[in-house]
Amino acid sequence: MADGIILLLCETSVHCAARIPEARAVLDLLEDCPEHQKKGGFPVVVFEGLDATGKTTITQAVKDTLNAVLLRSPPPCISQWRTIFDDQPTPIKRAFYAAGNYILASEIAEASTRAPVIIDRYWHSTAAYTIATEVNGKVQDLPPAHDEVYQWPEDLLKPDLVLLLTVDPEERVRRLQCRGLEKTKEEAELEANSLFRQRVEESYRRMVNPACQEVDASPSKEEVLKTVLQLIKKHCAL
Ligand SMILES: Nc1ncnc2c1ncn2[C@@H]1O[C@H](COP(=O)(O)OP(=O)(O)OP(=O)(O)O)[C@@H](O)[C@H]1O
Ligand SMILES: Nc1ccn([C@@H]2O[C@H](COP(=O)(O)O)[C@@H](O)[C@H]2O)c(=O)n1
Repeated sequence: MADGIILLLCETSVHCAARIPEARAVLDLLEDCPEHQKKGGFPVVVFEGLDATGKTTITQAVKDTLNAVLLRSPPPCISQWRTIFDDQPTPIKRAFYAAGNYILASEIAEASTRAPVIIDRYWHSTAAYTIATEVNGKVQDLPPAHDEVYQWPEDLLKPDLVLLLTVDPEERVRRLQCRGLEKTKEEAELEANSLFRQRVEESYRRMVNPACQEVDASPSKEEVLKTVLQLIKKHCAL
């Protein structure tokens, strides 16, 4: 998988260097990361879900409760180029996020030697949005469950637990309004296109090895935090 990303970014940097010089910078950072990163002794927990499901709120609260390190994908060292890649053709945009996960893996490897690690989005987001964008139409048109597109890449550091936050569409719209940030093109598409939304969520649900544990994030922040902490205690040695 990493080879494929490096190839795509190499092609990007060779053919489009004049147009996207940042591709070279991303590639340099990726090449600096040792391959096959290993997790430290502390648990690594990922939070996934559509926008405005509460990931930022909950990851911050879990970090504070567990004295954990909070990381996010794409990592800060490349996030300054995010808007540039978001405007590129889809394969280039997705390669940027995929590369970001491999760069993040180095940060996870280091941080998990000294504290629990909480992550706001990782591979499952990249995969779920890629699959849902590549396929048009209904959930039934997605690749079948157990297809290899839902597998975790063999060479990417695996988390111990992945929690998928879900809320019903009406509550998510309310939260988007409360959040008050300007919507990205993709967020506008998610809001307007319920089939796209369903394809993203179903793709998350089909991911395996590790699979996502779904958490109903509709209750209050305090209740969601309680549920999430119970799941972390159950599945991870703290
Ligand atoms: N359990 C909750 N109950 C009510 N409101 C909530 C809850 N969790 C989060 N919110 C509110 O919903 C809005 C979106 O939450 P948040 O930014 O945490 O979502 P997010 O999943 O990180 O979104 P994005 O992916 O777009 O960054 C915020 O205004 C937040 O205060
Ligand atoms: N690992 C990731 C992380 C993000 N994405 C893309 O970014 C969009 C949302 O990011 P937020 O910062 O607003 O949470 C998401 O919709 C994906 O398109 C990704 O692909 N992989």
